[in-house]
Amino acid sequence: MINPLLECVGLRKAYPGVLALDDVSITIEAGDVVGLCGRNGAGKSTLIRALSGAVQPDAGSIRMSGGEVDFASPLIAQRHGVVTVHQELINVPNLTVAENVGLGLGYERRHGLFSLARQRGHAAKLLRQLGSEVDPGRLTGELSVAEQRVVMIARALAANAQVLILDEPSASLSAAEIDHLHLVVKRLAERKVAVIYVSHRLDEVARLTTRTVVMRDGRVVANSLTPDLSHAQLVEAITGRSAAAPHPVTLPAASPGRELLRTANLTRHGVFEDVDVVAHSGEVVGIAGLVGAGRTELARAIFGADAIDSGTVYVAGTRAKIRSPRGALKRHLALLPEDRRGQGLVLDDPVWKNVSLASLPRHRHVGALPWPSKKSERAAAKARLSELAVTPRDVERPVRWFSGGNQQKIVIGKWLEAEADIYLFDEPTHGIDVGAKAEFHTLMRRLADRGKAVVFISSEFGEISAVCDRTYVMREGHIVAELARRDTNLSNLTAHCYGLHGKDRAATIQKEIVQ
Ligand SMILES: Nc1ncnc2c1ncn2[C@@H]1O[C@H](COP(=O)(O)OP(=O)(O)OP(=O)(O)O)[C@@H](O)[C@H]1O
Repeated sequence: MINPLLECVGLRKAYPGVLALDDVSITIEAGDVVGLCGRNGAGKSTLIRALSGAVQPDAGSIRMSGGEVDFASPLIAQRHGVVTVHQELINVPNLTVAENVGLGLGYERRHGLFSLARQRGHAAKLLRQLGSEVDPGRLTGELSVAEQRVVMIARALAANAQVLILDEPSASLSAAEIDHLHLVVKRLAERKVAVIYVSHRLDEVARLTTRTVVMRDGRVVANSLTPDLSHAQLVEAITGRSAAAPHPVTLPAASPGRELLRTANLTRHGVFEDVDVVAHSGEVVGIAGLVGAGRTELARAIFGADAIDSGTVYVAGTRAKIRSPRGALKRHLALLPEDRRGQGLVLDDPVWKNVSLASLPRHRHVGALPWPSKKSERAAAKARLSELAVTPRDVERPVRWFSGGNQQKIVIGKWLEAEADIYLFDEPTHGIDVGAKAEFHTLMRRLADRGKAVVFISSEFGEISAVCDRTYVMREGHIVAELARRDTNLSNLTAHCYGLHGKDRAATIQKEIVQ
C-alpha cells in the first residue's frame, strides 16, 4: 500500500476559552487540490499553522509518506516540503525577482558559491513552469500583487515544496489574475504537488479543487470529493444551517432621501481624474471595478486620508474641506479600509477598547466626569459582537487573538459605533465567510434604511448587483458608467469594467458567466 503524502491524525489545539482544533484528521495525496473552507474562527488558520510548523498542537500527529514528523518550526516543515504562501506579501521589494525566488532554501550555487546568473536562469525556469513571463531581473516591488504572489509560489517550488498551502491567495486579485492563479495551481497539481487552498469564495473552491474540507468550531464537518458536494451542502456545512441563496437580494431603497455626499471633478493626478459621484440618504451606492481601477484611492481621498489635486467634496450640500480622517469623522464620514488589520485596530487592546475607539465622546459618564464610561464602552462592544456574530463573544479578549475574519468584523463594529452618516466600505466582505457576508449585506441595507448613505466598493459583481441601488463603474481612474439597479447585472458590469465592445465583449461575458 502506498502511504499518503500528508496525513494528520487527531490534531488538537486549545487557546484560552476556545478549542481551535478538535480531533482533526485529514489525508492528502500528491496532486490533490484541497479547498479548505469554514466560517471565520472555524480553525482553518490554526490547522495550516500546525501543518506548517508555526503552531504546536497539544495532541495528535502529522505524518509524511507514512513517517511521523515533528514540525517544531516552519523551517523544519519546509525541509520536509511543506511550504505556506501567506496572504500578506512577504517578498523583499527592493530585491530582484530572482533573489526573492532564492530566499527560501533554493539559492543556486556554482562551485559552492552563489551565482547570480544561475539564480536568474533557475528563477526564469520556475516562473515559466508556472506560466509567468515576469523578468527575473526586475525589482519585486514593481510587480502587481498577483505577480508577487506567483513569485512567492516560485520560491516555494525552489524550496522543493511537495505540499503548498495557499492562504486566501485570490484576495485582492482581479478576475483575470484569479484565472491565471488557477492555471498555476493546476500546473502544480500536474507536477504532483499537493495544494491546500484556503478560500471563502465558494465559486472558486467548486471550480478549482478536487477535494473540499469544511471546518466548523474546530472540527472537520465535511470532507469529500468536490464534485460530490453541492453548493447547498457546502453552505450548510460551513454555516451549520440550511443554505440560503449566495447573495440574497436585499430590497431596494424605497426612494432616496436628501443628498449626503457629492464629489465634483475630484482629481488626484495619475490615480483618478474628474470623479463625480453622489450618494443620498437611504441609498446603497456601489463602486464596481477591477483591482487597480482607483476605487480605494478615491475612498481614501474623500475621507481625507490622501490629498487631492483638485475638485470638491460636498457633505450634506455644503463644501467640506476634509484634510484628515479626523476631519472626516467630524463630518460624520466613516471609512472601512481594505487593509483592516493595518489601519483599523489596536491589536493588543481588548475588543471593547477597539470598538469604542472612534466614538469615545458618546460614552462619557452622565454628569460631569470627562472620561468615557468603561461600562458603556463594554456594553456597546457586547452588542456589536452579537450583531456581527463574532466568536468568541468575549469583549475582554485582545483583538490579536481573534481570527482574521472576526478582526474585520470588529473594525466594522467600531465604525457602526461611530454613528456616521456616510459609510465608505472598501471591499468589506473580503475574507468574510459566506454566512457573515449575507449578514453584512443586510446590515448595509439597515444602515440605509436608517437614513445613512452607504458607498460600497466591491470587485464581486454578484454582490454589487444583489445589494446596490445604483452603481458607478470605475476603470483606470475614471467613472465610465452609472447603472440603475435594473441594469446592474453581470454582463453590464463585466463590459464596463473591462471596457469591452462587440465580439470581445460577448466572449468575455460568456466566460464570466460560465465561471
Ligand atoms: N494565537 C491565538 N490566541 C488565542 N486564540 C487564538 C489564537 N489563534 C487563533 N485563536 C482562536 O482560535 C479559533 C480559530 O481561529 P482560526 O484563526 O484558526 O480561524 P479561521 O478559520 O482561520 O478564521 P478566519 O477565516 O477568520 O481567518 C478562533 O476562535 C480564534 O479566536
